[in-house]
Amino acid sequence: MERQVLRLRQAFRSGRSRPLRFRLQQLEALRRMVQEREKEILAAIAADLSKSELNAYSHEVITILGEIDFMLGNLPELASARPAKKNLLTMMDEAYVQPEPLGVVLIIGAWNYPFVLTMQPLVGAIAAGNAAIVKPSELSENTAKILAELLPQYLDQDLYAIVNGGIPETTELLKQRFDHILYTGNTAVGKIVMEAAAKHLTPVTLELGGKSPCYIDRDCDLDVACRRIAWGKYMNCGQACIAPDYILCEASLQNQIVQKIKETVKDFYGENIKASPDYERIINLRHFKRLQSLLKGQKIAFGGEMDEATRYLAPTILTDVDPNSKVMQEEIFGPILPIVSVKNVDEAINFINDREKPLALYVFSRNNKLIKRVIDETSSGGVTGNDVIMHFTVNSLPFGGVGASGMGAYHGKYSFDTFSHQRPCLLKGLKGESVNKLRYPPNSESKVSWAKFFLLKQFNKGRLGMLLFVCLVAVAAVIVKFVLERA
Ligand SMILES: NC(=O)C1=CN([C@@H]2O[C@H](COP(=O)(O)OP(=O)(O)OC[C@H]3O[C@@H](n4cnc5c(N)ncnc54)[C@H](O)[C@@H]3O)[C@@H](O)[C@H]2O)C=CC1
Ligand SMILES: CCCCCCCCCC(=O)O
Repeated sequence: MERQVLRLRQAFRSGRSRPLRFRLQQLEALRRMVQEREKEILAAIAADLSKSELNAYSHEVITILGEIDFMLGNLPELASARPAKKNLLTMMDEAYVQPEPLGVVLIIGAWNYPFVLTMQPLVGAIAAGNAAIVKPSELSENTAKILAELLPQYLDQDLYAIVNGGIPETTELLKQRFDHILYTGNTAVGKIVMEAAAKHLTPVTLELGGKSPCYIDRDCDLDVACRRIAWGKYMNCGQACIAPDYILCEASLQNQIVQKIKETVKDFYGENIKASPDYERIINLRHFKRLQSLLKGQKIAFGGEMDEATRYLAPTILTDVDPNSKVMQEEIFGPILPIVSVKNVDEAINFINDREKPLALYVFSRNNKLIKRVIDETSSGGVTGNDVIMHFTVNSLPFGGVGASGMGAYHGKYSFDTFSHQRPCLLKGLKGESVNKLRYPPNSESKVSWAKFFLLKQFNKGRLGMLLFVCLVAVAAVIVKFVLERA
């Protein structure tokens, strides 16, 4: 491991990854990899998540192609120096912010969107000029394997590497020194990653999870709301970090919601959900059993059927759920949708604020003021009003958590910034020592007062009088010059 990181560091130190042309060429190579090897990539994702290749394409491949296109189109602007505003003491100098690569970065991905969660950060790391090690999840082993096989065929092998393995390999990897770590996964491991990073003072971006609430207002289009919620909740069998975790609504809406989601599920997956190519399976037996245990003692209003052999768990809705029950204590990460009743929006806001800050928050209402109020009075990684998941797809929006749902953000420009240092540069001229004397010792009342004038734009009465006098002399000089020229 140590040797591998050293190899990447040496390649980074050579400066090869920095030129814009090189970064663009590597991003183009990555795009070629996705296009030329699409079949193999789709087959791997499909095998890992019991997913149709069509869904693997629209959930994962499109996202990556879109991200690469964004970077190719915007990188010259993102990577260029931005002039900075100057103060009176530096008026004659050059001040700018130059984004620079951080060095060797580590990207640790989760299994639930194994291609997106590794490749999207990699696009940002390459764009920002870094070397990168990608550690895919061992649970999505087919995607991990295909990435290890394909990436070296398309990208510079000394700058970008895939390391595969489980906890022992990741633990070993985390002992190495990196210049940034972007980790996606659960909160408990997020703490392990942050602790390991602290030993080297390595900054981290933590893309974690949590329980993302979905408030349904009485004044809303329930048909649209239920269709969109069913899509976001049952997509990937509920195994999405930003899936709506539970519904908050007035008790009187519960039965209608159950009925409408039930109808939608039939429209989406047909009478025999098990046979639908659009309905996935739970990743492994451990997660299947965990989800099974969340159903104990609950009122199942819809679904609940399961088959351990194929890890099938039907789209499920629980009603009259006690907020203290187990299903409301941990992130569900499966196709189980609890409904918790609240009296009104005030109670919903309090409910949300009494818990950890979620990764996503969803509000359905015809009343935009109510949606804005919920946004103003709560906190979450991101928000979508009148839909779910979709803020993830807008790459001009930063994607990330807050509080227990994570720190830092990526996607589009935000990925570039995450993997860059914004370096302030000031290039001073060699003249102007008479003004510079103000900051050289020995200090004096008069120097402080001049410093206040230059830096805080504060001037005392005496100085104001003097300034006026100087201005008058300048005006008089211009007039005299004008008169003399005409004479
Ligand atoms: N914020 C976001 O963008 C996303 C967050 N997530 C969150 O991730 C969670 C699901 O993923 P997980 O089951 O955690 O995925 P996982 O089991 O694939 O673990 C994530 C990564 O951490 C590594 N890892 C696991 N245990 C480790 C240990 N003890 N030490 C060092 N590394 C270790 C794994 O090898 C893997 O690469 C959910 O909470 C979900 O909400 C998932 C996807 C996106
Ligand atoms: C329209 C397709 C949207 C795809 C969403 C992919 C979400 C990946 C991250 C996650 O929630 O775990």
